[in-house]
Amino acid sequence: MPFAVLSKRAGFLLASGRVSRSIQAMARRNSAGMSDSVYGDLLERARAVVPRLETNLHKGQAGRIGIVGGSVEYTGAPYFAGISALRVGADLVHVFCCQSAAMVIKSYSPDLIVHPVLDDHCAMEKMEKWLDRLHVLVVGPGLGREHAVLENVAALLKHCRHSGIKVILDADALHLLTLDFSLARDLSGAILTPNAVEYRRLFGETKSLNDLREIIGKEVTVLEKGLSDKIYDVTLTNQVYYVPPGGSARRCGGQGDLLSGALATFYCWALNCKQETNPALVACFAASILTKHCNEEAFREKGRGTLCCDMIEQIPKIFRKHFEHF
Ligand SMILES: NC(=O)C1=CN([C@@H]2O[C@H](COP(=O)(O)OP(=O)(O)OC[C@H]3O[C@@H](n4cnc5c(N)ncnc54)[C@H](O)[C@@H]3O)[C@@H](O)[C@H]2O)[C@@H](O)CC1
Ligand SMILES: Nc1ncnc2c1ncn2[C@@H]1O[C@H](COP(=O)(O)OP(=O)(O)OP(=O)(O)O)[C@@H](O)[C@H]1O
Repeated sequence: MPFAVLSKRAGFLLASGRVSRSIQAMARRNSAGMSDSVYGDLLERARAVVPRLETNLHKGQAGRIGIVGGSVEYTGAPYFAGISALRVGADLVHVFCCQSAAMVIKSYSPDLIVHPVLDDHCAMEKMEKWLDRLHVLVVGPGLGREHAVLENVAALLKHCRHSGIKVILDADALHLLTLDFSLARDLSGAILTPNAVEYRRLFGETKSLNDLREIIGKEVTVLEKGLSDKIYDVTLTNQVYYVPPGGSARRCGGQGDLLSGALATFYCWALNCKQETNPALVACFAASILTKHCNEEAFREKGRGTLCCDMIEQIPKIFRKHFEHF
């Protein structure tokens, strides 16, 4: 069955509430998609990058993540991303946000370290001393589109290009890229996580890897979110990976933030795992299936009333079931 037809049928099943088993069975038959053996291989590699919980580990060794986002309108998005990174297993999360968002985000969770710097005219100066300690940055959740903030983020991305800090670009950071894609082109190890609309704004109807590579260069991975998440890997394998559809038809806000936070932790681990040759691919796959499983599980309990917080609550259980070492 061609992928477009599969998606349409799967979409119908989701909309009609007959959720995931039949869709996953169809995905296994989908010749354009990911075979069971590729799925199994990626799952095994995802499990292999998860660090063992040893008593001699120091705080921070299992991941120090930065979330760059949070504005007067959007305080939930950086919280969702940050807390998801922690719930997957990162040790420390720093949120770099606008002054107006800082107290609000702190009040959601004492587990997040919050820096009110993003709209400061010395933002880079204030962030710089933290950046080198971080393994991965998620840039964009709840960032907003204020000119001064976007200018600071552009400076941050230039800094990351020089210092080699790995970045995940999501939400409003993708809007920034529509204004100036050179900020991300060939940015080594960067991962872009556009939803359907963001993908169209960035790349139009471009779906072929060769055409995409013309735009992004050879060092950037794209995870296009949708019913079936697509991982465009131009860095090593030169393939598109279709993650099997899953989850429910409930599309509450914040699921992309959960995904980007989870992705940051998996990416940090995969980068740190000497055996893993394609950290971005493995991390994208892991974050994608985790998010879809969390959605499915939360939907089972909360149905139409499912919120992003309900999905985040499911992370430990889903992680233990699919990724934990025993
Ligand atoms: N609680 C919060 O603070 C949240 C804040 N958010 C933030 O809100 C800001 C704006 O994000 P938006 O996503 O609204 O971006 P945009 O303002 O660019 O709007 C994109 C539009 O596309 C629509 N869309 C999304 N997926 C689609 C699909 N598959 N097909 C058709 N239409 C689709 C959305 O409904 C939205 O109207 C970002 O900073 C984001 O991080 C979101 O993450 C949601 C939660
Ligand atoms: N039609 C769909 N059916 C099932 N799952 C979907 C569908 N669209 C997106 N998803 C899943 O939801 C997750 C987030 O994607 P989504 O498109 O909602 O991101 P987003 O718009 O960036 O989210 P946010 O609300 O955080 O900004 C992804 O894991 C994706 O697989």
